[in-house]
Amino acid sequence: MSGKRKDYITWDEYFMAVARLAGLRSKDPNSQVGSCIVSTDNKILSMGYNGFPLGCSDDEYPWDREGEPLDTKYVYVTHSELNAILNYRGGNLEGAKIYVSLFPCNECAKAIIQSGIKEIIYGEDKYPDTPAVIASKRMLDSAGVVYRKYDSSGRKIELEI
Ligand SMILES: O=c1ccn([C@H]2C[C@H](O)[C@@H](COP(=O)(O)O)O2)c(=O)[nH]1
Ligand SMILES: [Zn+2]
Repeated sequence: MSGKRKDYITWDEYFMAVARLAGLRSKDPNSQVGSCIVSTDNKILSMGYNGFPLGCSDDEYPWDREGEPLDTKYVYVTHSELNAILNYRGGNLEGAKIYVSLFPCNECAKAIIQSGIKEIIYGEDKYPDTPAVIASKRMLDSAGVVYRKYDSSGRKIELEI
């Protein structure tokens, strides 16, 4: 009798892959960020990626990183984590986890804390020395939201779509 498959992906691999897949929808030319919110019993509750708000055209608003603030993406883009929280239609995120490909900024940390999410599993910590990330960690620590770096297995997942 044949046994079960042995090389199935772990929960962490599954949810981080889903977060990164969501990030592939982002039109940001520099950082494509994806999020996946998961319940305590490992059900996917919501997903999101960084992009402009509804009605704000990807072709009209700027994707620049530098220049006058109003000519950069920063003042317009909705972050992946906030989109995932706002996309959730079920009510309460108390106790949930969020998988996100980039360490959350201070604004996302506020939304994560206030939504009741209790754990963050992040991919990259690309901007650790910025005020946004330092403030984020300070608030998360104060609020008791735990965060850990995703421990990559290095496994490659290839999909033909
Ligand atoms: O918590 C975060 C922080 C940033 N983002 C988004 C916002 C931007 O679209 C990019 C960052 O662009 P850089 O060119 O790397 O500065 O990431 C997010 O979704 N969540
Ligand atoms: Zn953010």
